[in-house]
Amino acid sequence: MTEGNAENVGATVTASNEERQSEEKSETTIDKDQHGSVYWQNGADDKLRHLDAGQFLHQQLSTYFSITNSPIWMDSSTTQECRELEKSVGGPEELAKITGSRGYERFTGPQIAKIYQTKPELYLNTERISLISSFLCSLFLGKIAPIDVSDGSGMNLMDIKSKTWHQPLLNAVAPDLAKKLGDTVPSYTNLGSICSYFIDRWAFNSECKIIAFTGDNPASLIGMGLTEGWIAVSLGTSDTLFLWLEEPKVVLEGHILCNPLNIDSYMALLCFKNGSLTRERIRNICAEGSWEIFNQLLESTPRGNFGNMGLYYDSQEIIPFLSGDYRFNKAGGKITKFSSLEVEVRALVEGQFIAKRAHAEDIGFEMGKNTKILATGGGSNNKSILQVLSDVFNAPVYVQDAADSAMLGAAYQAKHGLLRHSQTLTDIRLSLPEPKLLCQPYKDAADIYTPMVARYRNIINSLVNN
Ligand SMILES: Nc1ncnc2c1ncn2[C@@H]1O[C@H](COP(=O)(O)OP(=O)(O)O)[C@@H](O)[C@H]1O
Ligand SMILES: O=C(CO)[C@@H](O)[C@H](O)COP(=O)(O)O
Repeated sequence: MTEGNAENVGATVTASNEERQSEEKSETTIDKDQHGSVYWQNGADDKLRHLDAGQFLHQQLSTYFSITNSPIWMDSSTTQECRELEKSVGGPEELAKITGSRGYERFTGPQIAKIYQTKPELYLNTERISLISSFLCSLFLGKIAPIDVSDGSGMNLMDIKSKTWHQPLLNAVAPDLAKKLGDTVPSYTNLGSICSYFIDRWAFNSECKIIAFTGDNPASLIGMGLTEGWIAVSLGTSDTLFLWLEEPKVVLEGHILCNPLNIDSYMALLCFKNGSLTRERIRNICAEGSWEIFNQLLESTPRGNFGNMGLYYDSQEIIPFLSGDYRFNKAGGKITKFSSLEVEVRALVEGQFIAKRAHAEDIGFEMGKNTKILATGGGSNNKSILQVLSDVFNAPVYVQDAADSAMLGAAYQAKHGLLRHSQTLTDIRLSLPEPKLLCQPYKDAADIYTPMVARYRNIINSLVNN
């Protein structure tokens, strides 16, 4: 992966060595980062069907790809392709109506358009295009696997209502794209048996079925078992917010994805690129690289941070489209440095959660007295950070025993895909303990943070417009 400029790619072959997997004796599925794409060379499907169990997978795979550096979700180099895609259907709102999102740089459609425009010969030498999830699925299946509708709705190419590719959008991106993408499937589809490579080389049970693989956020939705009133906040490399939706909405900031569990339902997703890595940067600068010291600093400052506010974007942020660090004092003046490390740490954490609340409200999420937050991801191990989340949203924060909800969701989806004709997901999830209440908002939280959310909106408006 290259950081520092806007282009982010990952080597395709190494990706196959680092997957997280939820494997049971009789069914397997995996969740992976969304939006990244993998380009299979002409003839790759046939080669996949004849994997040699006597050789390492990565050695055999090294010649299967037309493009060796796959674009990943952190890429933000396709602004021009996004605008062109929006224009092709009549504007951003139209694109959002069809696909659930206006044009987003990391989404796969604009990424494919860029590849076609900059490397047409490589595109033409591509037999099929997979998402990272369906790429990994293909390895286990021993042939190129279909894209599931939930991960497929993160591409700016699929009609989220019909769950099929939108031909005018495909035409706007590149020729012959429908053939290269293949048909989509519901996310819980049982795709058949595991291929002989894994049986012969790794002693997988030959009865093991492969359930369609999906993205990490749809998998998290499953793992968290969200119901009405709950909002999920995942504090991973990216920070994401998501909730179950019965009906699709049209949102210009954020995404509506197809639901991985119910083909007629949807999920709303907001993704903030600068999550844990930005928290790590400020921890390293202010707290000697220690979360313990970071938490002491955070807890030694009052809610509202004496009126100071900070916004920190190490990489080009998705919402809002900004980069760099911004610090503001009580009077609203832009400053270059805060007076203490404590203030810096609180400005970072408050700023991150104020942004989440503002943008969640923008997509229509209404905070009420029954709102509950379920936190997950690596950052949810930190109670001091979760207390700020609770205060900013003025809602209780719960956690699950297993903080890695995406992996848990993949495991439940595997079982659901196999048993869904005889058992409901609720039956399947019965063994999962109830989420635990970890933080309650302080009484003054709403009075402090509601005005700060309004202030955040003003700051963002002025930064974006300038
Ligand atoms: N105690 C902690 N406090 C704050 N952040 C933490 C803590 N433990 C882990 N993290 C963060 O969690 C991140 C990894 O989260 P994870 O959900 O595994 O990431 P990914 O989204 O890549 O799957 C790390 O970048 C790390 O900074
Ligand atoms: O782009 C998005 C969602 O739209 C990201 O959430 C990626 O799906 C990967 O996130 P991490 O798991 O690395 O945080």
